[in-house]
Amino acid sequence: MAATAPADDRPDPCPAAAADSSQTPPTPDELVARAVAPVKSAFLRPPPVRDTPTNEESRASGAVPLEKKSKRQFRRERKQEQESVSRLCVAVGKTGNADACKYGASCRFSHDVDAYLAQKPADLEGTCPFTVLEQPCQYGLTCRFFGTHKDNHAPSENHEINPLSKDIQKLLWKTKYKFPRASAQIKLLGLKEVVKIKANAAADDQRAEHDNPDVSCEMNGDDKTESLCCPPVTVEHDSSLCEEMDKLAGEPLVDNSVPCPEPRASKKSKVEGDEIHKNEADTYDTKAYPEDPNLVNRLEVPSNSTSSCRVDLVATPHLREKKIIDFREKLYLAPLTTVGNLPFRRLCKTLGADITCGEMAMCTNLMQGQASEWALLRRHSSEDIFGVQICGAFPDTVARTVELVDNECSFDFIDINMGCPIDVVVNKGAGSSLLNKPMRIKSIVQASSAVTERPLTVKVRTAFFEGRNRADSLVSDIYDWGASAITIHGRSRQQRYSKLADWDYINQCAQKAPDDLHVIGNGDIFSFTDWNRHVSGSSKISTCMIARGALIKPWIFTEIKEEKDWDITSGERFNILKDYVRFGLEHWGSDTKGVETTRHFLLEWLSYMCRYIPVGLLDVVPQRLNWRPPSYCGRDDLETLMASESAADWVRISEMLLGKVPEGFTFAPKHKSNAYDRAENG
Ligand SMILES: Cc1cc2nc3c(=O)[nH]c(=O)nc-3n(C[C@H](O)[C@H](O)[C@H](O)COP(=O)(O)O)c2cc1C
Repeated sequence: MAATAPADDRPDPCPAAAADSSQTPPTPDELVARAVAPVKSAFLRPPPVRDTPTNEESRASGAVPLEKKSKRQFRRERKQEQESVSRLCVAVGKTGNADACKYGASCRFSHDVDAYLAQKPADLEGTCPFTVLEQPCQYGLTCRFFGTHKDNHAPSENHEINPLSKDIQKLLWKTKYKFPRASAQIKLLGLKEVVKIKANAAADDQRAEHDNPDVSCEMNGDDKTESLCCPPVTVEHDSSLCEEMDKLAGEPLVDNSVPCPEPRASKKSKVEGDEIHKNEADTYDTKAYPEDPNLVNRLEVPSNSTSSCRVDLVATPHLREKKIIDFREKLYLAPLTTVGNLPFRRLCKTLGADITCGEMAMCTNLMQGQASEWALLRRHSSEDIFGVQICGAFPDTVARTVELVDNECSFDFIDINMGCPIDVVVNKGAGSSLLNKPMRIKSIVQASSAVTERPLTVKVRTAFFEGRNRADSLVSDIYDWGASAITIHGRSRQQRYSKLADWDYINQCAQKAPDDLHVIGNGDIFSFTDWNRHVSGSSKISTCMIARGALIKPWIFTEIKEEKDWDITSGERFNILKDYVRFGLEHWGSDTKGVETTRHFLLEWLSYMCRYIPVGLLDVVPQRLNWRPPSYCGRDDLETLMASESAADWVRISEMLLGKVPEGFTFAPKHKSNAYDRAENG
């Protein structure tokens, strides 16, 4: 229930608000009925008049993206940048010693320390994030806080796990990584491994073309375009492939009529997901593959390895004893492409999130050893219940990816994204397009859940098409297929974010779910009141996942835990930004490149954060996600600045935290976060 906010006795900081007193202003309830945020009249102001800026001006303010560059242009610029004295060799930068680089004269980067220092911009305000941690800074001379470095630090402890080792990457590049568990499982389920591993990615595209659902896909900006453009792979074309897929289309692939003889432990069991597994040392020989299928990709599997699950295949995957995660009433930060990066998740952990999940990673890109995709699997040590999210179209691809990630990564559960609406994913037969293929979902879940002992979860939307809900038909079976939990985002793919999430339908689905399946509701949670209504109000919903609510106000986790609408001050919000920046510099680096990467992701996030309307400014609390804000000012200049929807103002905030932007800087947010009823990614 929306409550009326306490009266505010502050003086009117926005005299312009009183300008038009001839008309009776709408009441707060009328505004709410029109989905307009009921901001107290004292804080209203006329919309800012913005002249259309010239290209030159808007670029300077960072508001307009540059034209798209060609690949050649990119390559040329990259080469020029590498040759520039500003790109000091990492080894030289770290030590300050021009002879420290083992590549000597053949190194592509500059070794000229004096020239580098002569052009290096002044240090940024503040202390090096590594010095704060009393650790040596690996960026050495190139750190933008170099003046605050101290000698004699203890060797640094890396709090980030799940790196992609060079050796595993090489195995993947050479398509020599073996997948005994996935292959055996696919066979056991009567599915054909229609492609050789080598041809996997390309074949996926081919198969997708073949059985692509008949959908009209409106193109929108998405993140995956780049990462889905795979580097060239050797394709062994299998002419039987298309025929095969034709035969499979629409047919039940597996007979799953065998009843479950040995149910998994009840979801009432205790949580068991919060142990962080250290990444094992990579000692293996790529030439010799031992007979034991568990040892095929390395010579030794350390005793503490999480990948010790043996190839003991069973006809029904749920016979395998899975580890259990008790999702009940845990605050779950949703997977969020781009913005749900490791520093953001770390921040949410400090503010009360219990469960975190990595950004969606595409199976084919992981299988090809793409470093940028593997970066999405990184985990911080504070993420004590952590999931990785993958997305793929076919049982063999997904099962192999699960085996790969299970062998190489530390995580507590693995989530398969079957709700992603973006065209480039849907066109490949993955994401929400799977909602049109329940039999494919069945074989993906059966094959994948059987290759890992860790819980497998699935994230879906209500349906692909508006009005043709599908999720309810999945919940009754998906547990038997091997999933431990299902997250239901209460919207269809077609609908994107245009209406409120359908919680009645989510509840109907939850009613149909077997007792042991965790049902996680998702959509529009933006306050502790929303949370209580959906989680505490239903015994069948284990928990809710929070996405945009966390982006707009990451302190939502604190609010839920403390059951309050926090009237957070602009200073407190600024401190949260400072924490994010510190985590960002630790993650992306404190040299110029790291600073600018941190700025970029900060700006992406600020494009969401500006949608927060302070509690003390509202006539009715709590704020709802679908409310459009009128033009208003805050209680101080910083609060006003933080409410701005202008990219130039976000850039200004970034400059307060990370110094001046470089010359020629531009920024345009990837996600259209301020389009309240339009599609957003994910
Ligand atoms: C910027 C953005 C990125 C997203 N990225 C993902 C993603 O990588 N994987 C995923 O399953 N969902 C993704 N989603 C969808 C959210 O996880 C969530 O299902 C959706 O936003 C509905 O929840 P909400 O109403 O709380 O925002 C994304 C959403 C947004 C806004």
